[in-house]
Amino acid sequence: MEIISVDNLFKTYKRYPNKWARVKEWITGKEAHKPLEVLKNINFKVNKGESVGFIGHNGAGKSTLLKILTGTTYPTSGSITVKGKIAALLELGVGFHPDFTGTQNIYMLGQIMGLNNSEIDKLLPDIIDFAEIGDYLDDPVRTYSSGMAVRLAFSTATAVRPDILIVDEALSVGDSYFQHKCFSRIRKYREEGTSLLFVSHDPSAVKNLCDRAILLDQGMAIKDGHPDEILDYYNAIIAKREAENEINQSIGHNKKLITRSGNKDISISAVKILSADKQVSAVQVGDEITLRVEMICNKEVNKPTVGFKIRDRLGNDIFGTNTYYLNEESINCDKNDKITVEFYLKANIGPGTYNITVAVHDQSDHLTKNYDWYDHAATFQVISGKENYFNGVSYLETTVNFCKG
Ligand SMILES: Nc1ncnc2c1ncn2[C@@H]1O[C@H](COP(=O)(O)OP(=O)(O)OP(=O)(O)O)[C@@H](O)[C@H]1O
Repeated sequence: MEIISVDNLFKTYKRYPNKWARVKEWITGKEAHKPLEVLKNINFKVNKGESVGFIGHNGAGKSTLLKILTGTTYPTSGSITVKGKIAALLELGVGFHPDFTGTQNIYMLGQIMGLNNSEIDKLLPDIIDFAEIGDYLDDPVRTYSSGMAVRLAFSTATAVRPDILIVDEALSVGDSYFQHKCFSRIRKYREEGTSLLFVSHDPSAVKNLCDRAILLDQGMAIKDGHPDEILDYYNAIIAKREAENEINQSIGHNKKLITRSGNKDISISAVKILSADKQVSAVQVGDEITLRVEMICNKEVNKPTVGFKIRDRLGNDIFGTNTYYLNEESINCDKNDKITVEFYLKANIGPGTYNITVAVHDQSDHLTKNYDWYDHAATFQVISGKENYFNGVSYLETTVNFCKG
């Protein structure tokens, strides 16, 4: 069931060169502003229970879009249909009165959310319990740290399960203990049918909480799809500084969209996983493995860095490193040189399917010079071996000692 529909949405702000220009325009009627188009023809739908992450550079328009959905600001043109009750956690402190105490603000926010005082009375113990800010509840909110303010805002906004929960970066100021609590509540609400719209610069939060992501770039929704694929693409556009740095997405194994980017001064030609000198697609927990990356130089390149990242089936990063961080002296490459880099590691990870991203770039990361970045370059399976039963994603070899007293 469709719960949000956004159609042909545009938003233009007026940008004034200084504060007097606005007054001058008002008095003289002569235009003194420049229009700034921050959202351009946005179209998407969200179903009940779906959770959508919005990602993009600073200034891409994410917050503006969420503000329009919550009615905090209005679109210049286009339409929005929202069916259901929204709870929103937008920029920090929005909605709080700085001189009111925490408790007074709970009542104020509750009323804005459409609750009456006796309903808020009933919810108050749970709100206080969840926020865990102790005696500060009786102090004015202006004395709160940003983390305390977000504790109060989240526990009040989510005291009743909303149909749609909108969270814009706010949780990033909370400490990790509180973030865990918030994520658990968000997950619980999702299971009960709440739709989530979520803005975050933290890729793992988007991967964990969202089943879809929309990439905004300069006010346009340029990609809409599985979070893994959209985040890979976003990672590639972050590095797209040089004109020749192309980004290609193609369907690979398991029908996954594979992102490849870079200027191809060096191209990755093969990625292999070896165990006991044989190429394999499955290894046992704890096996010694070799990750071999074969490359061809299409140009002279000085001391490239080669790196890899292992991800689980949900796209979570399990481990990554590169020759720069490993302090491995790189080599100068001439045109047409073939280079091979081998990484030797133990597969100390839990049973499951993993994929490997491989990259060759300059210095420590791919942001200045990206030669070739290859997501999902190889996939492998980890199966149980002789180790004792364990759970979790990593296999931390453990010894134990019992003692009395
Ligand atoms: N009230 C306003 N008046 C004029 N311009 C604005 C206003 N609010 C936002 N903007 C501009 O709109 C553009 C989009 O801003 P927005 O905050 O939506 O981006 P964002 O993707 O959320 O960025 P960030 O990741 O930095 O939070 C920016 O160029 C910003 O300067």
